[in-house]
Amino acid sequence: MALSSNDAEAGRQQREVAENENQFTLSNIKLQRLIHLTDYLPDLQIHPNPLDHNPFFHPVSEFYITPYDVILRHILHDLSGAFPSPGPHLAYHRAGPRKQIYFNQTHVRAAIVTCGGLCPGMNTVIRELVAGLWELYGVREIFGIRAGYRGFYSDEPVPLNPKMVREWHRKGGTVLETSRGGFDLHKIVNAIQDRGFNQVYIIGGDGTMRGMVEIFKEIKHRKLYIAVAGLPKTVDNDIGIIDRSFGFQTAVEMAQQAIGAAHTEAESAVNGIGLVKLMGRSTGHIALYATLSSRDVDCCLILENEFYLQGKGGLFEFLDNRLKDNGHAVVVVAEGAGQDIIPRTESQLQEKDESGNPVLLDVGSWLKSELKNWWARDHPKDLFTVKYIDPTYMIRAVPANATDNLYCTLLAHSAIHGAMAGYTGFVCGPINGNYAYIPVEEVAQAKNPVNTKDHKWAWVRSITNQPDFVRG
Ligand SMILES: Nc1ncnc2c1ncn2[C@@H]1O[C@H](COP(=O)(O)OP(=O)(O)O)[C@@H](O)[C@H]1O
Ligand SMILES: O=P(O)(O)OC[C@H]1O[C@](O)(COP(=O)(O)O)[C@@H](O)[C@@H]1O
Ligand SMILES: [Mg+2]
Repeated sequence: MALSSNDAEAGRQQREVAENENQFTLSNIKLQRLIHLTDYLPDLQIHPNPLDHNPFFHPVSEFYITPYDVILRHILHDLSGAFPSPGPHLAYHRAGPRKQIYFNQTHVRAAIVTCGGLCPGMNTVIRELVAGLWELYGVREIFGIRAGYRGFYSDEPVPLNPKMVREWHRKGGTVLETSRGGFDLHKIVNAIQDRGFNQVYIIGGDGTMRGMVEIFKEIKHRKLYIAVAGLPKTVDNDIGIIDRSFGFQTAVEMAQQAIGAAHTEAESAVNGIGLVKLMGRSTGHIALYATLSSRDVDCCLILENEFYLQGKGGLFEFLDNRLKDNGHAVVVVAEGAGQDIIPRTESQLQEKDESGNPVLLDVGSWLKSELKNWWARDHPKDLFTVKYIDPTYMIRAVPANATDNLYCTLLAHSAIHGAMAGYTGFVCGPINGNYAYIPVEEVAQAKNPVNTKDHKWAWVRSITNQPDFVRG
């Protein structure tokens, strides 16, 4: 397809903007710079976007996103001036199709990999990457990498096409399979190079993104014509900057079933306590949102808000009162909560999984036994029951709900458009409801703990009337 002089001029502008992004201080806005393949391969050829001629697309005048379209990170501002925002406002490139692309569709060879734990929607993301590459850009060489990062060098890639993946959004898990560990930078980059992949789509969580930083840096160091795009996956919602992760909402919805069962068990017993443990190694988002969206939870325990059991203002005193008032109580505890007060051996302290993540002790079992001991000590003559429900894998090993499926589709398309436009080392995600491209280094560092100072935690407290666990 021939390139018009207008296209060539717009391409020149795109490069010019990319080169000058660092200096953008327009209206006190700091645009977070993305790496473009032309930063280290300045002679790359520009191609018109094939969407111009796609029979199902009718690009209108504002269809294409330009490098000047940005999304502000923070949308809350204090007009009184009492709390001026420090420094310039951070902004990110808006995701979406670009008028010029830096890949010839017939020369694209794409690889897709899923790493880390499961999350609802992983299969939808894979499906939409395959369908999007195929239908939107006419790509015919699309491969799945099996079982996580190690699959790049230890297994044969699986050729994928839209027919194969058509039903995948209906399945939980990842058909490509996943794993932890197995990150060998040079073997991975050598395999990417040897197999001739020039677009690599990496679906994974915080650990995966830290690995992606290394892969992207090595590819840049070797000056390879390979775009690397990240699609953040975390059922725990422990990745920062983005609004929330796909699959999170589905997991919160699934958690309602466990909370409902715990409530029924507790209500049907004399002095019954229903105890539910919800995932969240390093954040309590699932526990928090599941509590907010249920009306049955009496107390929500997360690692961001330390708690204690005995004495004034402690958990036992609170539950004693609840049992007196209502005859039953439901406690939701996040997986990562209480780890500093559960007794453990030195070897348990050192235990790590294949990816280097600490292996946590089961806070639910520990709490169940502490509750039983407390009751036997303080109320030896009264009936008491604790029913402990651990729905850990049930909330993540399910297909995505409708909202998460839509999210996955927009995420996959955003990644494709970004890679085709020649951006690399970026992660896609919604910021304030709009899809953006974020430098992977930033995503890999950004944690997302529950902010116990903001209104959401105050809502939890007002719904449950639970103690603040501040020793007074
Ligand atoms: N700091 C790191 N550097 C390179 N690779 C990493 C790093 N942390 C994790 N990984 C790799 O990323 C993959 C997934 O990491 P993991 O923590 O298990 O899951 P998630 O990405 O879902 O958080 C694993 O293959 C792991 O080896
Ligand atoms: O048993 P597995 O597969 O290691 O998964 C358990 C872990 O998965 C998590 O959901 C986190 O997984 P990721 O880091 O892969 O997103 C944790 O909350 C939990 O500790
Ligand atoms: Mg993780």
